[in-house]
Formats: sequence, C-alpha cells, structure tokens
Amino acid sequence: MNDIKVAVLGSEGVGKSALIVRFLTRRFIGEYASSSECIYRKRLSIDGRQLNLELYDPCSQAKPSIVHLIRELHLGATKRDVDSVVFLVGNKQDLCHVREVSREEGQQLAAEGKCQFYELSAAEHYQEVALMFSKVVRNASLNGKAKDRRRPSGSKSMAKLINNVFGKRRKSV
Ligand SMILES: Nc1nc2c(ncn2[C@@H]2O[C@H](COP(=O)(O)OP(=O)(O)OP(=O)(O)O)[C@@H](O)[C@H]2O)c(=O)[nH]1
Repeated sequence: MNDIKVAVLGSEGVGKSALIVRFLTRRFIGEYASSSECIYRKRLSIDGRQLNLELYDPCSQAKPSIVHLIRELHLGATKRDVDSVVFLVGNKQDLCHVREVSREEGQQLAAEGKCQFYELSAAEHYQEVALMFSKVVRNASLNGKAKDRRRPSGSKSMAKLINNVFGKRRKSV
C-alpha cells in the first residue's frame, strides 16, 4: 500500500490549514484561505518506503463527535470495529493561558475514541507537527499492510467512501 490519505478534520479556526502548511512547508504563515477545501499531495519516504500522501483540508466541520462519526462511518462500511487510524490533536498549545479544554479531557476523549492523543502548536514547533504527521502516516501504512494480509472485502467499501471524498479538487505543494 503506497497511497496514504489523511483527512484533517475539526471545527472552524482550530488550525487545520496551519498544521498542514507547517508540515508541508515548515512554515507558519499566520493566515490561511479558508473558503474552499483543498487536497495537498506529497511524496514521502517512511522507513525506506516511498509513499504518496494526500492531505485533505475540508474547511471547518461541525464541532460534535467527529471521532464518533468516523468510527460509525467505518463500522457501517466494514461491519468490524477495526482499521481506521484516528489521531486526536489539540492545536494552539502556545495559547495555554486561554485554554478551554484540559489535557485530561482530551486524553479521555481519545481513549473513548480509541485514538492517539497529541497536543502541539503549529505556530511554535515544526518538529512536533512533523512527528505527529509522520506517526499518522506510519500507522496508516502499517494498518494498510495488516489489512492487505486479511480478507479485504469490507475495506473495499471504506476505500470507496474515502475516494469519494478525495476525488475532488487537488493542490500540490
Ligand atoms: N497562537 C496560535 N495560533 C494558531 C495556531 N495554529 C493556527 N493558528 C491561528 O488560528 C487561525 C486559524 O487557523 P487556520 O489554519 O486557518 O484554521 P482552520 O481550522 O484551517 O480554519 P477554517 O478553514 O476556517 O476552518 C489563524 O489565525 C492562525 O494563524 C497555533 O498553533 N497557535
């Protein structure tokens, strides 16, 4: 499996574009066009493997339960409680004086949704952002390999769903 598709979801202004742009260009620009969705493409080498990464930036999402939604979508598609790699990321760690969600709340939500949890700042640290995306890609890649070894029937419909989302406008960085 050499194609990895990652959707960065979250409510308005949380820093989705900032995270993606930071990862792809190493820069934090400050203001990002948010009126339209984008797909960014990048070739990566992880553990000696060449991967094609697509990062989907869909603009803002409704606040409630994205993690649960992903899990439900996946269950509906595959009838099995496995496979989707979900990372819960709290951005803007540099703004700790106006923090609204505690680290513990984040960790709890991540545990409930069976996802990995990160807190970081797109504004301050490139390395943490790069590490987080690398882990996402590595996990997705390993997951894909494991899936390839299993019977792939259920994952076909999931792949179709993801392709529907990613079959839109593309951008390259
Ligand atoms: N202080 C701080 N500001 C950030 C950080 N990340 C993003 N921002 C700011 O937050 C604002 C929103 O960032 P965007 O990347 O446009 O957020 P978004 O989630 O893509 O926004 P929509 O596309 O409108 O949903 C911008 O003013 C960014 O400069 C961060 O880590 N720290």
